[in-house]
Amino acid sequence: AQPSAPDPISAPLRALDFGQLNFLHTTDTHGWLAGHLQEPSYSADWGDYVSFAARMREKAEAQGQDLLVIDTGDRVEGNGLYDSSEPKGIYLSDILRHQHIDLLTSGNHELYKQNTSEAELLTTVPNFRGNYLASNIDIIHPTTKELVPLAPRYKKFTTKKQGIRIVAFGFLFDFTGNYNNTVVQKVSSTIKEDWFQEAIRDKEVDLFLVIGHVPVHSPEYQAIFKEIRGIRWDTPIQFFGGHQHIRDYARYDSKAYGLASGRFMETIGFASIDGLNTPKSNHLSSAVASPIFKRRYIDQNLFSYYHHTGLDESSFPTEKGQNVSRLIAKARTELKLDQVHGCAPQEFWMSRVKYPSPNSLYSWLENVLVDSLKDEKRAGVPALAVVNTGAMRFDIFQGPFTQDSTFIVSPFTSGFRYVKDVPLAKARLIVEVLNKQPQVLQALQEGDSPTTLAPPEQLAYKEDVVAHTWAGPSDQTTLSGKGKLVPGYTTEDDAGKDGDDTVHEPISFYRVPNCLQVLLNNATETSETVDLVYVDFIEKYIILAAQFAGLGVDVAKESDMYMPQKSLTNLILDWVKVNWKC
Ligand SMILES: Nc1ccn([C@@H]2O[C@H](COP(=O)(O)O)[C@@H](O)[C@H]2O)c(=O)n1
Ligand SMILES: [Zn+2]
Ligand SMILES: [Zn+2]
Repeated sequence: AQPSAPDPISAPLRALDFGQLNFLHTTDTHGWLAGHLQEPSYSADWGDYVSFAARMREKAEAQGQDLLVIDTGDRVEGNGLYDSSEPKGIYLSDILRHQHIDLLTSGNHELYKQNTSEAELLTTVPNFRGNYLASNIDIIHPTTKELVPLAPRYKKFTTKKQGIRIVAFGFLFDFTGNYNNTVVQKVSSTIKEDWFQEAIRDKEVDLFLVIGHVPVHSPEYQAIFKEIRGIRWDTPIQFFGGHQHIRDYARYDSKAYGLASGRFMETIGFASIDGLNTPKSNHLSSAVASPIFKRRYIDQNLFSYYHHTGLDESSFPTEKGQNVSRLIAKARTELKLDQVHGCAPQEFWMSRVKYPSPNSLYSWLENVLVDSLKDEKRAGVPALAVVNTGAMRFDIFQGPFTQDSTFIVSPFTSGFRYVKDVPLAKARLIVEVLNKQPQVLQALQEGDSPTTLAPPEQLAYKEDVVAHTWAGPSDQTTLSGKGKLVPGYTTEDDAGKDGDDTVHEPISFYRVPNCLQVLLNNATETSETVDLVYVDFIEKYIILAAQFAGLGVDVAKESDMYMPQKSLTNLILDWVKVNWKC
């Protein structure tokens, strides 16, 4: 249905092990419902996923089993399909709603801005009525001005085929960067509330299901696990998480596991549980029979979809799925997402190459900033510009740089601000604090607000390669299919190295600093003072780092807009139009 989507490449695949209860999971899709038009491994779209989920449900139900579809938030920001419409998200929410999602929750990106969280309340929650959960999020209702739960706190239901009695929760990590029309309650205090305590004391429960925009290895999920286990010593618990944009699987104990399913529609997570003790089953007491938990990370392409459903080009698509693919193609046309603004002469990678280097996206961004970041009223004044690397969201591939690429690379509407007359040495120290001070570092990486600062001796920053040393498949899983290995994820998690459905050639990932810095306006190392320029998203961190570095200036009061009305997204687009002729 997408004219430009590449065909997937055949590759050796590991099978999915179905159980009594099966799950499909997406997280951090960030608007990528059209799939990846430049990467065959992830080239299926949301319509194909609608067909896949329907076929998987048919397969499970034909075997007398159940299937639940889960999404754990960050559905918005990061792709032209969401960011380029006015208002943002009108096409996306209409496409999204066609998937039958059994349980979903909010990410931090749904809460950065007032209009985004209100769209959740007024559009997405009603679209998935009864299935959206918000255990720790409240919102000021735009009409009544009352603080109300964004969605129900939890839900109890029984599965169709197996009669599994489930109590489900939907959490967001301890996020503090939300706009002030929402309130995110800390997980540690939410789980002490009466409603939660009552829910986990329900004895008629076969499985606790905790979905959330929460890393599966996190203090928040540990706290929820401990709280449930404290009351229910052996009831199985299945967690689904996200936010870190990684494939990950956590083992909390022999009856509690958590799955995180990557980012950007690259991965469909699959999990299954077998051997659950239910009123219908003939199992012995749950203390004796231990359920079996499984997981797989499915590459989001038709080759994988056909393989796992046992179907083909003609038998796989459902009418609904094809209609959704058509809806996506129509939206892309109306939004002119294929419009070409320039042609990239080569690839620029976020983490596949070292920074700095000629193929690093961040080294390229530094050149863009040197060329383009200028404010008329500060003409000729030397400056040091600071941008958080998290503002860049995806690699640039050689070839057409489209309207879609504009938002894929950096979707945020953040503008620039500056503080004048900052001694260069202090400005450098501020960046060092942003890159090395553990709490600032963690808060920036999580899109959160730092509270207190740790002492300077805790500074730590390693420029090493993230461990990705696994050389190839060594597991005993039966592989089917032939083909050349393509580069991709080679995940190692708490269950081992056999999680990816597709056997890949490993890719190296390199760490990048939290923030990059670049001298502008003929500033040199001998410049005494500079304008300290930064993207406004990091102002709260700059304020803290400035205190830490002893700047002696109240950044919140003294700062002003730099290059008004210009976002990083626009700056990059304008540069591409001038410098990357096709
Ligand atoms: N206006 C913004 C908003 C977010 N960021 C970056 O995104 C990170 C959070 O994204 P997740 O998908 O991981 O939730 C955040 O840490 C920032 O790096 C931004 O730069 N500007
Ligand atoms: Zn995300
Ligand atoms: Zn997130």
